[in-house]
Amino acid sequence: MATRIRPSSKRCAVIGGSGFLGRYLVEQLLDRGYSVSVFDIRQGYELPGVTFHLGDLCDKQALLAALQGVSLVFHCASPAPSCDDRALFHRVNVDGTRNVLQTCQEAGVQKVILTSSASVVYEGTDIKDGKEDLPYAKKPIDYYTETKIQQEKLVLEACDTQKGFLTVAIRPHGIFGPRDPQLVPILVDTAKRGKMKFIIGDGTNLVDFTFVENVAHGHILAAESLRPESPICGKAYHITNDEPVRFWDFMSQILVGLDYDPPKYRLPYRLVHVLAMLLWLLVLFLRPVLQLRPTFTPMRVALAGTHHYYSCTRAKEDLGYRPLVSLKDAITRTVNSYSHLRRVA
Ligand SMILES: NC(=O)C1=CN([C@@H]2O[C@H](COP(=O)(O)OP(=O)(O)OC[C@H]3O[C@@H](n4cnc5c(N)ncnc54)[C@H](O)[C@@H]3O)[C@@H](O)[C@H]2O)C=CC1
Ligand SMILES: CC(C)=CCC[C@@H](C)[C@H]1CC[C@H]2C3=C(CC[C@]12C)[C@@]1(C)CCC(=O)C[C@@H]1CC3
Repeated sequence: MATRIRPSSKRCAVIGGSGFLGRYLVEQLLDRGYSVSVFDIRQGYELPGVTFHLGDLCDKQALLAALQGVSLVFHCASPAPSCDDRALFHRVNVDGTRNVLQTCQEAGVQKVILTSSASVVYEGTDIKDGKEDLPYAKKPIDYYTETKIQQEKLVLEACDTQKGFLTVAIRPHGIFGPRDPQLVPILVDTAKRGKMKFIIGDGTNLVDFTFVENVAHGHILAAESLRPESPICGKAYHITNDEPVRFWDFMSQILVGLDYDPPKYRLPYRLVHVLAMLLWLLVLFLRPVLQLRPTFTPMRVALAGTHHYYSCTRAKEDLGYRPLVSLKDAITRTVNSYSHLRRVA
């Protein structure tokens, strides 16, 4: 039998550490003196002081080897929301997370910090200043969210202060920043295809967009506050920029910053939503013969036309959380980092 290395409180692992958020988490952990192992299906970068373990989080043996001597695990791996593969989401986010929890317990890990999502309570209708005690969505907006709900429940239910196995879930919303492979690239691509001309709804709906460094900071505060006697055990925490912004103002600021025209024509929300539903039904009907990926899905229209912003009071009170970077500075830094996507005259 292999000998178990004694866990050290400054040795941690980041599952999904090659990803967008994971890398920021790794960088902040290194700055705070942790030694970091990354477990991921791919190696996204090289960084002095980081050991990479390549493997699938569903593979117990691979994960067990990577968790030797680790006392703290951050789990921020997930298939991308856009992949739309129900079986994959279930395998990784639900079965895989069950494996992560069991393997952590076997390896002697004491703390698990899950990256959940604020969208676990979102059903496509307005949420204003939503608190963590809102019920989970009965009709989640997509397969990704459906499995993020199951994942969060598994992680929070596994918290056992008697056994010294402590868990907490961080629920970020609309993460953005330099190196993000999703939000700005999708937006610029949509603008280049001439599809960013319209504002869905009256343009006043407020949304949280959260700078990635603030999200990473929230995770580390949670890890450092997690002790058997602390009130945070087994709880979920919203981490936002605490500055809800009009969805369409945020999109326009990024677009204008990169020299694209902002959207200016208004379309009624209900009309666009119904059209997106009809288009979606058509896509489903044609799926056996034709694979279409429309820009306007009902889910995207809902995200673009409803309020969805969340209170982070609980994180402020229990974790001492405050955003490190304001929304204004975050947008400037993000725009400056995407100079390669700037419009060419
Ligand atoms: N980006 C956003 O706006 C939000 C993200 N989240 C959550 O934050 C977390 C991180 O998201 P991002 O950094 O944006 O995503 P990302 O796609 O950049 O990073 C995810 C990482 O997980 C890895 N991964 C995927 N399947 C794996 C598997 N089977 N085994 C091991 N590694 C695997 C990927 O290779 C990738 O490096 C995810 O859990 C996501 O659900 C939550 C709310 C908003
Ligand atoms: C706050 C939050 C949950 C953000 C998530 C990020 C993405 C879901 C958005 C990033 C770019 C957005 C976008 C649209 C929908 C939502 C995003 C994909 C549209 C497709 C909405 C309809 C349009 O007019 C075009 C938009 C392009 C950008």
